[in-house]
Amino acid sequence: MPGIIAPTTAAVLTPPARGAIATVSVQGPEAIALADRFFKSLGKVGLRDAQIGRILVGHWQGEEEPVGEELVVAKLAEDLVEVHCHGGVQASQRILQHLASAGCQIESWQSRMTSQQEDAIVAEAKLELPRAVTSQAALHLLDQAHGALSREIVAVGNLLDQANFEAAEQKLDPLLSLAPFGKHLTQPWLIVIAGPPNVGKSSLLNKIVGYDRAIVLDMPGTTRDVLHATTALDGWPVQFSDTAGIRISDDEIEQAGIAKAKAALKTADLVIVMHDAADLKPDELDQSLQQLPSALHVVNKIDLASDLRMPDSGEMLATSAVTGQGVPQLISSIVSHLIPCVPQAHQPLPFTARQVEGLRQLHQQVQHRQRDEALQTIQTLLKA
Ligand SMILES: Nc1nc2c(ncn2[C@@H]2O[C@H](COP(=O)(O)OP(=O)(O)OP(=O)(O)O)[C@@H](O)[C@H]2O)c(=O)[nH]1
Ligand SMILES: [Mg+2]
Repeated sequence: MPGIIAPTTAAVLTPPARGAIATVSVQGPEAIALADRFFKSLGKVGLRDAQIGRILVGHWQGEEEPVGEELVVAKLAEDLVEVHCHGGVQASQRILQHLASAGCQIESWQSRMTSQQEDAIVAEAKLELPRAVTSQAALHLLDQAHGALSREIVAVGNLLDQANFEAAEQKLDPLLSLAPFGKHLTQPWLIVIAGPPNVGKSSLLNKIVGYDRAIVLDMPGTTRDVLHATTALDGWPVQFSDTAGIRISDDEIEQAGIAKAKAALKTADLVIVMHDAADLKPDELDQSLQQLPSALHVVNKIDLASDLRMPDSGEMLATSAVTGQGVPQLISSIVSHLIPCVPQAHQPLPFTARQVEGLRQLHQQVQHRQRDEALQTIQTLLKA
């Protein structure tokens, strides 16, 4: 029976956008031969004779083309070549066309990433890594790309082999408790700023993000639509939504804005409710604290209130969106509300809905002492 020969494939590894350099990876038994058809080295050594690890400068020239593009080729293995051409879409597409015309299969970077992995979780981490928007988030994903979660799940499997269900459960509990955190390695936490008109919601947003994202006016009802601004707090990705001041209004546009503000509250990971220090009504404050106990309550404009008396009940912060007083404390409070316990470096954690679903199922099976089913779930979780 003839052996199965792996095809030679090419994939663009860089994003299809403006950039200085684009990288085309050619992999498979014919990688060197295929690249060598189009690459003319400027030095004495060609691609076929170059040692592994050599980087060669030369021209990439299609068979019918009089002039080729000057570029760099790296011979990374006997079956792996990287072509570093000019950035943007056209230069890399031209190289792919040449390779395809010579019989090379073209694949996406995602399929290249996943086809190389033995383990589905490691593959998922590599796919999610480019979507990490802060370096803190990227570091945690990198840990999972290096196998932190996969190893932990394998360890659960080993415990199940020994019928040690209690220890397996103890390993699964912290993993599941980190599921809400893991989701935010690629999606920002959503924070909604709400409160009555004119209390300084837009001013606070501008102060936190550091530029004039929202219009600020001394006129109640200024913000109508929900405005978003993305930033990082302590290295964690967050998206703030500034909303229309909530009040009874006859204005149709304002009413629509208020309806949007109320809808935004439902999707928030954290709500900041603002109050005006210069117009503080103890009854309204108490009511607000009771109605939204999990929200962060902020009394703003403290620069205008000389004898401010804060209520005894509930957590309350004091800020001035004009002078910046209290804003660093507010930021610390936001971070500790969103991430009460920051995972340590190299800590295993799930970061996709598929993983969380699989871990929940596994947890139940372990609780019900269903060893065979649990081992099957582990296989599915890790299967590439
Ligand atoms: N002195 C002082 N003025 C503030 C402070 N925060 C906001 N203001 C002023 O209060 C007015 C209203 O501020 P905005 O940020 O537009 O208030 P808002 O809550 O977004 O108002 P709406 O969009 O109408 O709901 C503006 O004149 C701001 O300059 C503060 O901390 N101190
Ligand atoms: Mg506003």
